[in-house]
Amino acid sequence: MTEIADWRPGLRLLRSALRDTGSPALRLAAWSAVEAAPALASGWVLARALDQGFLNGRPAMGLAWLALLGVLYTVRAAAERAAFDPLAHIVEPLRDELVRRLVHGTLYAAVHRVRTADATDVSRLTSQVDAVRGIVGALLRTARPLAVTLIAALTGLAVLDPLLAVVVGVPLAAAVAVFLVSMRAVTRRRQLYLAAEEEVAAVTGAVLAAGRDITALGAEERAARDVERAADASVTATSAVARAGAVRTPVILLGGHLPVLLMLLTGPALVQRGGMSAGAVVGAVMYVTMYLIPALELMTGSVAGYWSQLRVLTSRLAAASDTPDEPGPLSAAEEPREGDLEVHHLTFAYGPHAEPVLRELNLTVPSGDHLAIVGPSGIGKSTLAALLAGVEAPLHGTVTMAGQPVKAGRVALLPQEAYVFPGTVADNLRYLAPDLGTEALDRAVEAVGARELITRLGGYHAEITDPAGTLSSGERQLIALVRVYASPSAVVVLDEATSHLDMAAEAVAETAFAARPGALIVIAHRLTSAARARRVLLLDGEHPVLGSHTELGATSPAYAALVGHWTAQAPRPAARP
Ligand SMILES: Nc1ncnc2c1ncn2[C@@H]1O[C@H](COP(=O)(O)OP(=O)(O)OP(=O)(O)O)[C@@H](O)[C@H]1O
Repeated sequence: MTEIADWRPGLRLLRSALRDTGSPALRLAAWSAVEAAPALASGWVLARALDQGFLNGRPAMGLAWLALLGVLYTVRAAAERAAFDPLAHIVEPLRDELVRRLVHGTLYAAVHRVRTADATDVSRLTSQVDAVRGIVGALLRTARPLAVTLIAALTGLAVLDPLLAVVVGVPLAAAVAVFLVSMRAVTRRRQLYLAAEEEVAAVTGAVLAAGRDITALGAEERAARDVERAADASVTATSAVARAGAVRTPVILLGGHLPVLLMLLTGPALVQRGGMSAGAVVGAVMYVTMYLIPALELMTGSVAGYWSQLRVLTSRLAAASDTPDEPGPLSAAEEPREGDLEVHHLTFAYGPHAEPVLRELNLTVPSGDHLAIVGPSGIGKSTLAALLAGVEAPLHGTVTMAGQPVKAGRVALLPQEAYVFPGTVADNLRYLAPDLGTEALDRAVEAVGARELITRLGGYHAEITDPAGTLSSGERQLIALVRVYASPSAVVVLDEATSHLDMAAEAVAETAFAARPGALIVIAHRLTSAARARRVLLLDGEHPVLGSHTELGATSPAYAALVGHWTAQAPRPAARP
């Protein structure tokens, strides 16, 4: 089951995404103060209406006071309407900012760690951003008036009669304290509940997807048990949330109804002794019943719900928009560090009991090298690429550069699926080198052979609004190639990153990378890619072989077979009619 998320990164994300909303926040605060007018004055006005008007034989005076109350409610309605504008100016930019950070985080992960930018992940996260926007909006619409109402009603009560303010204030403070303490448990249980719900969905989804295999293996009972276990856990978590929520009733009784009872019990005696007017007692009861009890109900009900949902959602978004502090998009000012990429006794398996994909591999890729890695499908080429880039960690052995374990950023890994995000062409190209000048960018574009594409897109400042819809896979690859070419990474690993380019375009790009300072490693899927490289590493079973294309062609039957396979697959010239 999912661990309880730490709320602090989520809070930090929210706070920094709301950083530039100072001016609408001030306007919202001002309208809130106006909205609070009836909550501040109503009990006091009602007391005047009774004491000076209705109980004093002057109903006209009483009605005049009540008319004032009517005016205050009208003012509140106008203020509530006016508050929508600053509220929108807080909530809408929040959405944009969160989406921006999310895309940044996802792109970072895609470029540096090959946590593939799965479209469903992105759309799930985007809908979570929408949910956060909705919840922040709802909180600003409910929790904000709630807070001002509480303050205004207590202030009004204190002005009306300080003694009554104490009679109301003490149980109210105790109730709020009990509620805040219980909130922790409620939020925790809500998180467990959400995790349990997700577990049910995951287990059920997996069982349904594997229906045929489960039947074939006769594992129906076990699958049913798994689903049942997840469902039981979800039922337990749901009851726990319900039990934790039960604290709501005693909180409202303590903070709202007990003060009314106390006032009704002590009020008549106080009035008789002349210490307090009847109007003041009725006014105080009005403050409590019209404002404080509804505020408590709101606080313990929907506001608490919004709050815990916000905590859960923002901690997830914080994790997805995370970009590590340390390599960051490398600055163009940093020179590529010269140095050999060294692989010593590298062994790697996907899981503790899995058969190793790579075993005891040794390899040195000197700066300036151009190495092609070839081998049959599934032999471990992509796995080795990920290990060389520091995206996967060795099970045994080391991958080092200049004596240090490799880390993402120093070695750039470009996978087959190129990620282009909505934004300008320049944003996309400069992603790994934000400070890169236009001339250097021009050189990268020319070298990789992307000039025609950039011109067709409308230049560096052109917006790409729908990358998946408007760019072909090959065009996305070209953009990603320029991005990595322009980066300061000392070693570039192209893992089928030119697979959607035609042979001529692939040759231009690979030649450019080979001439770029540093080393180039290409996972080759065509004969031409291997033939261009200075050296070829053939992964084939237990014994990888290293040599030039010509050497391997002459000495390795496995390589000769692979070359034969590639040649058979290569496009033939069209037959003459
Ligand atoms: N994430 C993973 N979890 C478990 N096994 C994996 C994972 N990724 C790859 N493998 C397995 O590791 C082996 C090597 O895979 P890898 O993708 O590195 O091969 P490859 O040579 O790049 O193949 P191809 O040429 O088809 O892309 C394969 O048997 C593959 O099924």
